[in-house]
Amino acid sequence: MHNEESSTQESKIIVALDFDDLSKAKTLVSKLDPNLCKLKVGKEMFTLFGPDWVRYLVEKEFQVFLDLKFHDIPNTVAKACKAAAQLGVWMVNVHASGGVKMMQAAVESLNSLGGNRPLLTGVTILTSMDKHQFDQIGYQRDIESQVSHFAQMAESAGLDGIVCSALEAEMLRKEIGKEFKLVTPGIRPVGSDQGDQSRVMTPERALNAGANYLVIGRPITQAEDPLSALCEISESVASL
Ligand SMILES: O=c1ccn([C@@H]2O[C@H](COP(=O)(O)O)[C@@H](O)[C@H]2O)c(=O)[nH]1
Repeated sequence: MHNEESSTQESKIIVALDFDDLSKAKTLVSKLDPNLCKLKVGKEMFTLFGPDWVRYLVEKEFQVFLDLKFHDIPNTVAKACKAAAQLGVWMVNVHASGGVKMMQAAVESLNSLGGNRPLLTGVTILTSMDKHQFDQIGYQRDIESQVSHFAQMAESAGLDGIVCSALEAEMLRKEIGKEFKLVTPGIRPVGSDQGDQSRVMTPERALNAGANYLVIGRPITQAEDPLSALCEISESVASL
């Protein structure tokens, strides 16, 4: 079980709930404690089960990252962020490639809600992308420089942080404000299957590199005993 120290600190682990079966997701959630982890709802579960699923998790007092990665014209993204905030979520996100004007519109719509608004993060380069896939898009920079550029755009637009690979965390920590959050998917404990992720790091190394939050899905949700898998990771990073 998790020790007392890890349960009194803010949890840095965000469990990605990517399920197509609501009862399986509920069974897992029933074993979890909001002090042990935060939860992420992404495109699959939101499309299948909608805002009611998000409200269910919020009512159970979990901090929920609604990972819908909005990317549209500024007015549409601003309104989508506001709608997400009204669900009571802890974090929402947009694609940084939507541009500064789009990100500023999202910040303004959340600020208009007053104090208790969700954090807003910008997705940089997806952690599933390797150099080959990245080069196909046609950006002029290399991956690290492009992530750094998106981070600067997001910071100047007033976002609270970005979603990036932990491989970029050390570089970013030298370039951006201390309070700027680095949310890192592509986390793989030693020995776990990489799946479709390319830019991966272990939980311990990611936090040491400067990540604030670790997004972890399949290494926990597909484990034989998801709670044990989560507790093991949680204990391994408790002192970091
Ligand atoms: O760059 C990104 C942005 C978001 N994700 C999301 O995080 C989880 C990762 O799940 P794993 O099972 O641990 O691979 C998933 O929900 C993605 O949609 C990401 O992986 N990379």
